[in-house]
Parts: sequence; C-alpha cells; structure tokens
Amino acid sequence: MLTYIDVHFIYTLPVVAVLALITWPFISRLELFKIGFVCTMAFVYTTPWDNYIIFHNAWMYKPKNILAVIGYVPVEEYMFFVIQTLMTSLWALVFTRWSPACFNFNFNKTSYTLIRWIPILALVMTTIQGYNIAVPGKNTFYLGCIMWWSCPVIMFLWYGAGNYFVKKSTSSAIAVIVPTLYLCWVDRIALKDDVWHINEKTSLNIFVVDDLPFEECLFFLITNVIIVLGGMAFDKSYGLADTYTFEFPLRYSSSWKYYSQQMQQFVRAECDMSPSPVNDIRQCLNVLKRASKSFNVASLVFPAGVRLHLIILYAFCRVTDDMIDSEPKVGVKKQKLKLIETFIDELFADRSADYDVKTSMTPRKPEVKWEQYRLDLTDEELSCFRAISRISFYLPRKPFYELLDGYRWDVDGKTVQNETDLLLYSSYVAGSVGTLCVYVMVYKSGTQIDDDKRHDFVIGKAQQMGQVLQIVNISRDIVTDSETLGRCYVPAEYMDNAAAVVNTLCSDRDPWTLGSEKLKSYATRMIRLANRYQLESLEGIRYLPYEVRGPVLVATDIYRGVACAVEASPTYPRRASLGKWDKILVSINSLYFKSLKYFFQADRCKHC
Ligand SMILES: CC(C)=CCC/C(C)=C/CC/C(C)=C/CC/C(C)=C/[C@@H]1[C@@H](COP(=O)(O)OP(=O)(O)O)[C@]1(C)CC/C=C(\C)CC/C=C(\C)CCC=C(C)C
Repeated sequence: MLTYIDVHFIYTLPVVAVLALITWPFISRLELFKIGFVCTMAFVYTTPWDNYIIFHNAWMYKPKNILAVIGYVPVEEYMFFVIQTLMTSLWALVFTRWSPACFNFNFNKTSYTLIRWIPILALVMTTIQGYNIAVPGKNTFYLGCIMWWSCPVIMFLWYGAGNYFVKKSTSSAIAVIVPTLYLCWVDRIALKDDVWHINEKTSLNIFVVDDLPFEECLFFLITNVIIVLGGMAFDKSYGLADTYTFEFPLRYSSSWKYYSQQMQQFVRAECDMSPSPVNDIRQCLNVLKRASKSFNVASLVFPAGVRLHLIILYAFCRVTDDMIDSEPKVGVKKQKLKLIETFIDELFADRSADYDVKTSMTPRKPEVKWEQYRLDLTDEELSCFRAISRISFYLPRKPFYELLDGYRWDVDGKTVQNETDLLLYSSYVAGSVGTLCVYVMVYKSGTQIDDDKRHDFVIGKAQQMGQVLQIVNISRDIVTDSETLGRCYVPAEYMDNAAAVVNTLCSDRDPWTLGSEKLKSYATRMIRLANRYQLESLEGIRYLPYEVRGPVLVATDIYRGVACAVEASPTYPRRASLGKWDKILVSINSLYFKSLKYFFQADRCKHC
C-alpha cells in the first residue's frame, strides 16, 4: 500500500535527482534565480487554491496515507508544488537552452500582435466561464476551479513570452508534454492505490484512460505550461538584455533597479525593437560555425548570455584576423590594419586607462563613424564590427591593441627566432583573447573580481591559456600556414638550417619537402612548450564565476585535444582535429568530472 510520501520517494524525487545530475553544469546564477523564482511563485499561487479546493472536497486523502496536514492540505502536497516545478523546469532546461534566445524573437508586428492578443482574449473568456461553473458540490467544480485559477497567470505570462513560446514550439511542446505524461502515469498509480481520491460529485467523471479523470490530465498539462512559460519569460527577458545592451544596460544583480529592468524586458514586445542586432549576431554565429568546430561545440555549454557575447568576440577576432590574412598585397593589408585600428580607437575613445571599463548604469554608445566602415567592409565584417561595438563598453582596450600588435607582426612579416618570440606572438594574438574572455565571463555572470591581486593573477593565467592554445594551433597548422599564407611560426632555433627551412615554408610554400618526420618533430617540440604552461594556466579557472569553470575547461580541453591528435598521429597530419564524438566525450568528461576539482578550495588562493 503506497503512501503520499512513498509516491515522492519512488516516483518524483528520483526523477528530480537524475535531472539535477544531468543539468547541474548548466545551472548558472541566472538559471538558479529563474528556477527559484518560478518555484516560489508556484508555491505561493497554488497554496490558497489547493486549500480552497480540498476544503470543498474536490479530492481527499486517507489520514493513514499522509504525514500531516497544514490548513487543509497534506505536507506532501505542498512538497508536490515545488517538486513538480523543479522537475519540469530542469527537464525544460535540457531542451530549451541550445539556441540563442534572440533567434526566437518575432519581429513581425502583425503576427506578434495576433499571437499576443488572440490567446489572451480566449483566456479571459475561459476565466469567466471557469468562474461561472466552479460551483461547490457541482460536477463542474474541479474543472471550473482549474480554469479560473490557471488562466489569469497564463494570460500574464503569455503577454510577455507567448510569442517566444510559439517560436520555440517544438522544444516548448517536448518540455510540456513529457513531464505531463509522466505525472499522469504517476497520478494513475496513486489513484489506483487510493493514495488520493477524486470526488465523483465535483468531477465530470470523464476518464482519459481508466482511473485517470480528465481534470487530472488537464491540471498537469496546464501547470506544466505555466512552469515552462514562466521559464521562457525569463529566457526572453535575459535574451533581450543580452542583445540590446544599451537599451537594457544593467547586468544581473540582486537589486531593485535590476528587477525593475527585468520587468521591462519581460513586457517589452521585441517587434518594437530593431532586428539589426539580431541579424548581426546571426552573422557572428555563422562566422563561428564556419571557422571553428571546436569553439562552436564548446560555446554550447556556456550560460546563454556569456555564450552570446563570446560568439560576438570570436567573430570580431576571426574576421579581423581574416581581413589581414586573406589579403595578398602588403599595402592593402596595412590599410586594413589601419582601418581596424581606427575602429578600436573610436570604440575606446572614452577610456582613461588600459583596463578602464564603463559598466556604470548607462553605458555610453561608442561614437563610431560608420560611413567609412560601410564603404570598406563586407556585410559580414560590418555585422561583426557592429556587434562588438554593442558590448565593448565593459571590455578593456589593452587586449584589443595587443591583438593589433599581433596582426602587425604578420603584416610586417616578422620571423619567430626563438621560443620567447613564439610566446610573445602568441600572447599578442591569443593571450589578449584570454583576457577578453575573462571580462566577458565575469561581467555576464553578474560577478566581479574586486581584489587587484586576484584580477592580475586570473588575467595572467587567462593569457597563459591563450598562449597555450595558440601554440597548439601553430603546431597543427605548420602545413596550412605555409601553403595558404606563406608563413612560418616555428622558432628558427628548432631548425638545423633555418634560412633554408624558412625559405621552403614561406617562399616555396612547399612544406612536405621537409618530410613528415621533421614537421612532426617541430610540432612535438612546440606542444611540449605548450604543455609546460598548460597545467599552470588551469590554476586560474577556480577564480572564475562558478558557472563558467566547466565550460572553460571544455573549450580548452577540446582545443588541446588537437595537440593529442598531432602527437598520436604516426606522421605529421595535414590538419589534425578531434572527431565529433571525441569532442562530445571530451566535453562530458571535462564538464561533469574534471571540472569538479575547480569547485573545491576556490577561496584558498596561494598566489593572491
Ligand atoms: C567558446 C567560445 C565561442 C570561445 C570564443 C573564444 C574566442 C573569443 C576566440 C577568438 C579566436 C580568434 C579568432 C582569435 C584571433 C587570433 C587567433 C587565430 C587565435 C587562435 C584561436 C583559434 O581560433 P581558430 O578560429 O583558428 O579555431 P580553429 O583552430 O579553426 O578551431 C586561438 C588558438 C586562440 C584561442 C584562445 C582563446 C580562446 C583564449 C583561451 C582562454 C580563456 C578562455 C580564458 C580562460 C581563463 C582562465 C583563467 C584560464
């Protein structure tokens, strides 16, 4: 004989536990706030209704099957409000987190208005109808109570997030239907075992399957719609703030100003906003997808806001790097470099120091003279420039100028004489990127590194990590750098006859004549150099916001997998890479297991 608490121990809590195990790496501060808020609202909104309905005997419990009663409701039922909300929210997280929120915005005014208002009209009528038929003692009582109780809250949520819910209809449907079917199945077991009993006098006595009244199915369906819609209301609001950084300038914090901004984000119809930032982000994502499978996969595990801004940062770095690399004429290369430099000067014209950032209440839009860029850039490049200009207010200027120093190195055709040169070049083009990634992750997680010593320590490690990845990149690309760019980053000190080898790689562009063995020996030596710094650089991870520690490890481990592929190959591979499944396995291992190490002793910093 089952009791109510048995139902939780056997059927609901284990499912929540499994879902929590699957989703914990994705539960960022914002996600935690969202789930906590939806659970609290579910509890507060359902408690009076449930007391009212049990008071009117719509359903009842045998005293021996429950632990205790508060008001008219068993404690296990109060637990149910929270457990169901947790279960459905975690399940929904698995299905709804993968595409950037802004891609689900509806910019068509007519369809937006129809999708917003027609269901609201229907819900108003259903509320009134529900109120009329919810007469205690009548067989429409339970149905009527569900109708008048649920419709107002759906109406409210639909106003802000209905269009978003519709745009994401497939994942919304999976998020709602699966937990509904599961809870109906559990309900049927409990009803059969008489854990609770639905009063035939206040129910329609229509059964969806034997022993399962229609109202019970409707109840689970509607409550799951409310939970999923509630979660999506947050996703849409967060998405608006991530996309329209100047219109919604406050980042996540527990302050009334932020909550009020969030309310504005919730009610704001995205069709009243410009679609241009979203189109730019789409272009940025195309750049990432085309250029780097590794970072594309890794980006998926970052919290949504961090991910979006990392994509923008990646795309800007990628297109500027390509602008220089893909141009054969040195003169034009120099002009392009100048153009990028002018843009960076304009972006950071208001800064007084290298690491001065503008994160105050209303970040100033940088004054960029777009006409010259419209003339000289492709549409895709222009999109990436516009996108970075929307997030540059919280980024420091120094790393951008370091990136320029790296590009200048290439334009000037400087050679890499020794490992010191290799490390310097790598710190310019990738150490700088590491610093910028830290600023994105800290700002978008709503945290800050207050302590100067700790800031310097973390930035140092991020730069080191960038250098490590760049050296791996160079070890992998000896052949492509030579064939496509006529360039060599292998330190001359590694070569027996440096002038001849550099000539073969840079002028003849014929790397294979050096022999696979020699190429592999250069690569292996550089990878050994990278390995020397790699472990050290990982020490910085534990001081990053907790929600990005696992994802950073995924990004760096996937990328470092390339080094293993080079080392494991018997000959020098043309372009070593990890297969799709290897990337997935590395991600799972880094996210769920290896990252655990960085969650402990986070505050015992030996170095700062
Ligand atoms: C997840 C995600 C989207 C991350 C984006 C990271 C980012 C902004 C990368 C910019 C990459 C870029 C195009 C830079 C221009 C210079 C360059 C070519 C650098 C090389 C990158 C390789 O990119 P590529 O497009 O060639 O990729 P494929 O090889 O084709 O797959 C680099 C090797 C640099 C990469 C360096 C980083 C990502 C910095 C790593 C450091 C951190 C994430 C900070 C970690 C923090 C601590 C405290 C350790």
